[in-house]
Amino acid sequence: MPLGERSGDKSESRYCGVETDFNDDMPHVLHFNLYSGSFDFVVAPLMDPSYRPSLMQKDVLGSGVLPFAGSDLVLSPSQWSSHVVGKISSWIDLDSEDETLRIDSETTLKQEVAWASHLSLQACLLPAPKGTSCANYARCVNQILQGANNIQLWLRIPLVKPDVDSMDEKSVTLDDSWESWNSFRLLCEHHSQLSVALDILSTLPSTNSLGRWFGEPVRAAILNTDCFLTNSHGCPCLSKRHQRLISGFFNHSIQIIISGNSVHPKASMDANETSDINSQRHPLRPYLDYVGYLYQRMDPLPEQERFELGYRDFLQSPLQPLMDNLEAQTYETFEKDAVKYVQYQRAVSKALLDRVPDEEASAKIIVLMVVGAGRGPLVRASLQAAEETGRRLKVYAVEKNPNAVVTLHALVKLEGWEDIVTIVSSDMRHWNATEKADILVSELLGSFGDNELSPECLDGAQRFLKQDGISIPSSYTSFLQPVTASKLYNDVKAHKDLVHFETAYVVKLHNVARLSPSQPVFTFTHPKRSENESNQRYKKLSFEIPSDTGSAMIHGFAGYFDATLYKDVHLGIEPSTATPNMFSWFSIFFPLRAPICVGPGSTLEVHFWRCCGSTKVWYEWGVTSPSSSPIHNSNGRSYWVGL
Ligand SMILES: C[S@@+](CC[C@H](N)C(=O)[O-])C[C@H]1O[C@@H](n2cnc3c(N)ncnc32)[C@H](O)[C@@H]1O
Repeated sequence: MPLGERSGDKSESRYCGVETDFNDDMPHVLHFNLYSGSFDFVVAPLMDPSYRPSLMQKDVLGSGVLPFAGSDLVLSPSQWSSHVVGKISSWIDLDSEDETLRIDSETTLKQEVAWASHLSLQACLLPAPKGTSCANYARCVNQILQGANNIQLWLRIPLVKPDVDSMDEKSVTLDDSWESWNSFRLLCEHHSQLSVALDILSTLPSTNSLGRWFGEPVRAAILNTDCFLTNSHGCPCLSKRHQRLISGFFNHSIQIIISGNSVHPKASMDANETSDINSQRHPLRPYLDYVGYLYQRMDPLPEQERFELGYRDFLQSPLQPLMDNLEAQTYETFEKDAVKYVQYQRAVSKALLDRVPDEEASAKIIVLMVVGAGRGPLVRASLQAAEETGRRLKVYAVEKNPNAVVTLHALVKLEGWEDIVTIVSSDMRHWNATEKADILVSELLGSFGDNELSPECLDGAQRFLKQDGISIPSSYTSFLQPVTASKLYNDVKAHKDLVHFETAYVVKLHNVARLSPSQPVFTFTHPKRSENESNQRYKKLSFEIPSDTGSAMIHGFAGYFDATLYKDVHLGIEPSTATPNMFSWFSIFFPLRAPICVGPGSTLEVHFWRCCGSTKVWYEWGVTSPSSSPIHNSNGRSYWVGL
C-alpha cells in the first residue's frame, strides 16, 4: 500500500520496501510482508545463504537444481516483477584473497542475477564491496551489465564519511564510502543500469557530503531500525537531520526500505492491539507507519512544480528564436508566465516616471519600441505601465516572425490600439526607423542570458535609440556552477557521439548536486558605450569544493542568468536570487566529455569563451584543474547559435 498520495506526484518514493531473511516459502514471505505488513515490496534473498558452489557440487549441481527459494511458479510474473527485489547473497566477496571464496562468489553472483532476470525482477541489491579494492567485483558486475536485460543492479553503499577534522588525509580518502561507489561505477563506465542503495546509519555525515548523493543514481535508501529514536510514547521516530534526509529522498524518487529487527517492542505490541487481524505481528509495522507519516506530512507540490514534473532532468535543445521562427505553442507557453510581464511592467513604469516629470505627463509623448514583440505581451505590459503612471506612449512593435505579426495585427485591432501602436514586420537589425526611441523594450534572453543572441540583436537596434534612451533590460549576466549530474551525463552519452557532449541543453535540473555556489560569467550592458565593443568574451572561473563535501564527480556545469530590467527591477533564474514563481526559463547544462573527479577542498578551474563569427555565435569550454579536459566545441563544430 503506497505511503500516501501527493497530488500530482507519482514518483517511486511512494512505495516502501522491507528487507527480509531467506525463506524458501516465497508466497509466505510476500503474504506476511505485503498483506500483513502493508509494505509494497520485499528485498529478499533468492538463494539459500548456506549454498557454496564448491561445496555443493555433487549434491546440488549433480541433481541440476540450485537452492533457490521456490520455482518461478510459486509467484505470478507480476508478483515477481512488482513486489520482489532480489537480494544477492551477502557472503560473496569477489575480491577475496581466498581463491575458492572468490570463485564461489563469482559463480553465485552470476547464477543469482541470471535467476532474477529469468523472473523479470526489476532490480537486484548487490552487497556492499568488502575492503578497499573492488576491481574483480566490478569486473563481474560489468560483464553481467553488458548482457543484462532491463534489470537494475543496486549497489549497497553504507552512508559514511568520516569527519575531515578528525582524520588524516589518507584515511579520509579510504573511508569515504562515496569513493568506493565512485571507483566501482568508473570501472563499470557509468553504466546506466548500475545504481546505488544507500545504507542509512544512526549518525549522518555533513550536509555538504550528503548533498553529493542527490546527483548520483540513488534508487533506494535502506533504513535500519537502529537509526530510529524513541518518542515519548515509546514509538520509533527519527532525528531532525534524518527526517530532512528522508524528505530529500522522497523528493528525488528514492525508495525507502526498512531493515533490521524491531527495537521498539512496545510500539509493535500497541500496534497489534489496535490493528486488524491481518496486520498482526509484523514487527516492523511501526517503522513503516512512521515513514508513511513523514511522507504524508510533506507539503503538496506547488502547481508550477507539478507542471514541471515531466521536464525534470530531460535534455532539450535551446531555442534559436533568431534563426528559426517560434511556433504558436511556444508563444503560448511564454505568455502564461504572468510574473515575467509583471516585472517588465514595473520596469517600464519606473522608466516612464524617471523620463517624464509629473508636470509634463499630459503633454509629452514617449516613443517606446518593443523589439522582438512576439504576439504582443510586452506591448500590453508597456501600455499598462503607461496607464498606471499616467504617461503617454507611442509604441512601435518590431517583430521578424511573420506568423507572430499576423497575431499582433489581430491583437491591435481587437484592443483598439491602432492610434498608439505601429507594427513593424522586420528584423530589428535591418529596420530603418523613421524616428528614435526613448525606451527600447526587449526580451531576447536565453537560459544563459546572451545565448539567444540578445547582444547581437540589440546592437542592431541601438541605432534607433536616442542618445540618452533607456534599454529594458539594461544588463544581463550569465552564471555557472559545477554539478554532479549522472543522469544527464548518461543521457548525453547514450547518443554515442561527440556532438552531444559539446552541446548546451535546456533542462529542468532535479537529480543534480550543486557543488559550489554559482559565479558570474559574461555581462552585457545596453545601450553599449561604444559601437566597437566586442561581444566576444572569455572568463576563467575557480570553484572551491568545500572540504566537508568529500570528493565529488563533476559531470558538467549548470548555467543561469540574471537580468537587470531597470534600476532595482530584475528578473532571473540564478538560484540564490531567482524571481519567484517564474517558469519561462529552465537552467542550461554544459556537459563534460569525461567527468572530472575533484578532491575535498580542491579548486576546480574552468574556462568559458563566447566566440562570434560572421554567421554564428558559439561557446567553447574546458577545465584545467585538477586535471585538463579537451576544449569543448572548438570553432563551434558541434553547437552554435545562428545569426
Ligand atoms: C523570446 S521571444 C519573446 C516574445 C515576446 N516579447 C514575449 O515576451 O512573449 C523573442 C521574440 O523576438 C523575436 N526576434 C528575435 N530576434 C529578432 C530580431 N532580430 N528582430 C525582430 N524580432 C526578433 C522572435 O521572433 C520572438 O518573437
